Amino acid sequence: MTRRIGSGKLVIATHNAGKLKEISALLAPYGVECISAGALGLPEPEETGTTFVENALIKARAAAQGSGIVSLADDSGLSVAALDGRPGVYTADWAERQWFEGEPGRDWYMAMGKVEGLLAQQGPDVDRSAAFHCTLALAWPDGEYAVYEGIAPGSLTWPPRGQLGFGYDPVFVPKGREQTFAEIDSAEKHTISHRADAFAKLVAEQFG
Ligand SMILES: O=c1nc[nH]c2c1ncn2[C@H]1C[C@H](O)[C@@H](COP(=O)(O)OP(=O)(O)OP(=O)(O)O)O1
Ligand SMILES: [Mg+2]
Repeated sequence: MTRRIGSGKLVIATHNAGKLKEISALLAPYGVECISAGALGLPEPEETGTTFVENALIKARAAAQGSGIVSLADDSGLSVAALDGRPGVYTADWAERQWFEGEPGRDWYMAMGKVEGLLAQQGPDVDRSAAFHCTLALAWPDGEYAVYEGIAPGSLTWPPRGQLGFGYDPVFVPKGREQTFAEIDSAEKHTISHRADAFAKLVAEQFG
């Protein structure tokens, strides 16, 4: 029997504003009091894992230990079939502006262009299928944890389209749709996304 969050406080162990907004919306019906890692001044741990599960656990455990409160982390990314699953766990890293001095920043347009450039090298008939993955990790301060995984299959389009969402949303067309995630409103994204898929499993076990 997995331990349950209950209706108390839950730290959302992310420093990504787009994710925080989506996670808060997905948890809104369940009466948990969400506090962000940023609001608590928790540092961003280094994501040294080589899998989504490892990185999600690193982030959830760091927040649980830093706050003393049960914490939820999301490690996610885009896996492109023709690129052998890249960028995968390095999806955020591909957007880092390494030549920038000082504050690190992310350039999503550059990152989407990098993916597209690698696909284009394989010619016009390249397989454009891709999938977003999301791993949610819950960690309690005493070391107990639970993991839930979700996936959203789809394909990549170019040029980017749409203003909604975050990250690589403007180039990702979920399976069975014509719009990109950045053209689909958030309520609908929450019925088909990788994050929604993982949350359905979390909700079934934690609040079912
Ligand atoms: O629904 C999504 N729509 C578009 N892009 C997405 C999505 N979900 C993940 N992604 C991309 C961007 C994100 O930056 C990266 C995950 O990297 P990841 O390390 O898990 O997140 P992050 O560094 O942005 O925030 P944090 O680690 O503080 O939770 O994959
Ligand atoms: Mg990260």
